[in-house]
Formats: sequence, structure tokens, C-alpha cells
Amino acid sequence: MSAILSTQNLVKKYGYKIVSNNISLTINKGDIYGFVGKNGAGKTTFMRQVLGLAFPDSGEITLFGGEPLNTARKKIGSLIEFPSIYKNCTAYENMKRMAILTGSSDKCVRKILDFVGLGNTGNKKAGQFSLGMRQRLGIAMALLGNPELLILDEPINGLDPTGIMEIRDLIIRLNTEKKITFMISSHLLEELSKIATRYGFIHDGKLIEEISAVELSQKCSDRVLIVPDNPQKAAEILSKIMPPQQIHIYNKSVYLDSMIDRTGQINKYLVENGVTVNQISIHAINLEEYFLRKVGA
Ligand SMILES: Nc1ncnc2c1ncn2[C@@H]1O[C@H](COP(=O)(O)OP(=O)(O)OP(=O)(O)O)[C@@H](O)[C@H]1O
Repeated sequence: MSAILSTQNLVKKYGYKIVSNNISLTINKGDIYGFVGKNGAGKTTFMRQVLGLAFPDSGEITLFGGEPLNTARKKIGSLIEFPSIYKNCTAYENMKRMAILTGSSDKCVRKILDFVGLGNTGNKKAGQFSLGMRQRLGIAMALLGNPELLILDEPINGLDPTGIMEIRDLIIRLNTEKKITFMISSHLLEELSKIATRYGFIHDGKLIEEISAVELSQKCSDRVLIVPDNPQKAAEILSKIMPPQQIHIYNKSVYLDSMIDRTGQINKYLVENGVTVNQISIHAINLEEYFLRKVGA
């Protein structure tokens, strides 16, 4: 697997605030990399550094196996926050403006507009577009110059369910048909989980975990949920009959990674050892819960 983007101990401070705290992250060719973090976690700042719009205090950015950053950045398209669209221009006119900067042909402009589903918008001004159409136009503009990597900052933020579905489908088609690698930031974790192949979780400027979608779904699969009167005591007692690393306390509950077929025995064992069990069940966690647990929320 070849890395398209990697950073080594990237640090960025604004005043005393460390916004990128030693971030070492890798995005491989073909990934749809979900960059997940709460508001203010440092997602945009990280992306801006990759794009050369903000400058790290220390650390390194490696693009496309070590090409000089200025030339390598020409292979990256981006949509950071809101697309810069002229509201009084049509989709085609907006694209033509951008095409001058990237040296793209008219044929290429029309092809991309068709691909993103805006080929038939005719004389309609972008100001009359839905938010979803505007986001698709933003992506279309980012596609000029044939990027190998697209960096999208919160591309589905504020979209209605149809808009979200359209952007999701577009990303999947660009990834599978055009072989474009994606880095997508979002705090809408459930939505991201429908497309991401790998994730990076960021919290308070720190990359707390990188994990593949397959590994994540294994980690989020069924486990035992126990609601005891005393979670600490329950965990301590259970650690005598199972590996302690498979026992997690979260939100006054105890979760066990194994023992799914032994809930009756667990219940009996805890009660015999003086723990009252208010609830014991099988529970699959979702991405949101997983992330919140990771960041200790
Ligand atoms: N130019 C700047 N000057 C000072 N502080 C900044 C600047 N840009 C960002 N910050 C601060 O850095 C922190 C991280 O911001 P950033 O926008 O990178 O987070 P984010 O994860 O993208 O969040 P959001 O989803 O809200 O945009 C925030 O506390 C923000 O206020």
C-alpha cells in the first residue's frame, strides 16, 4: 500500500494553544479516510497545513512519496468549509472561472459537470441552488486539474438527507471509478461510517487512533453490557475470570469484549461476589459511542 499523504509529528500552535499536537497520520492510495473529531478538535487546521494554507511550527508533511510540496499540492483538490462560488453565475460559468486557473479544457468542464449531476442546470444561477447542489459544484470545481487526492472539510454539514445521499454517492463513484483518494472531515460519524475505509480520530489536536473500517466494525461488534450497582467492583471481580483488557467501564456500565454466550454465569458470579446487577444484555456499539469512549466523554 503506498502512502499518498503522511505527516510526521506535525505541530501547529495558535498562541499558547496547540492545535496540531504531534500528528503523525497516513493516508494510503485508494482510502476514503474519515477524519473524525468534535468541533474545534483541529481538523480544519490540519487540512489547511496539508494544503499549504497554514504553516506548521514543526514536523513534516510528505506527499506522494516525497515529491516537492509545491508540485505535489497540484495533485490535490480541496473543499474547505464553504465552496467559493459566485452566486450570480451558473454552474458552468463558475467552472469556467476556475478552469482558467487550472488550465482545464471546456470539454473537461462539461464532463465534470455531468459527472456530479449538474450538467443540466442550464441558466440557473448558483445562488438558486440547494446547499447540496452547491456542495456538488464545489466538488466539481475541486476536480478541475484531475486531482489524485480530494480533501473535503465537513462536506455534508447542513445538508438534508437527499443532499447527504448525493454527496455520499458522488464520493463513492469518484473513489471507485476515478480512483481518487479522499480525506473527509466530519463530526457526523454515522454518515461517515457509510463510506469511510479508514479513520483517524482527533481530539484536542491529538490523533488518538487510526483504524480501518474493518477493524472498527470488529471492535463495535456485539459485547456484553452490564449495569451493576458498583462498576469498579464488578470490573475487579470479573478480571479474575477474564483478561482485564477485555473489560471496559463507560458511563456507569461495564462492557465485556467476550463472554457473549455466558451472561447467565456472569450474572450469577457477580451476585455471589456481592455485586447487584441491574441489567445484563448484549449490545453492539455504534461509531459515535466508540469515539466518545475513546475521548473519554
Ligand atoms: N487562525 C486562527 N487563529 C487562532 N486560533 C485558531 C485559528 N484557526 C483555528 N483556531 C483555533 O484552533 C482550534 C481548532 O480549530 P479547527 O477549525 O482546526 O477545528 P475543527 O476540528 O476543524 O473544528 P470545526 O469543525 O469547528 O471547524 C479552535 O480552538 C480554533 O478556535
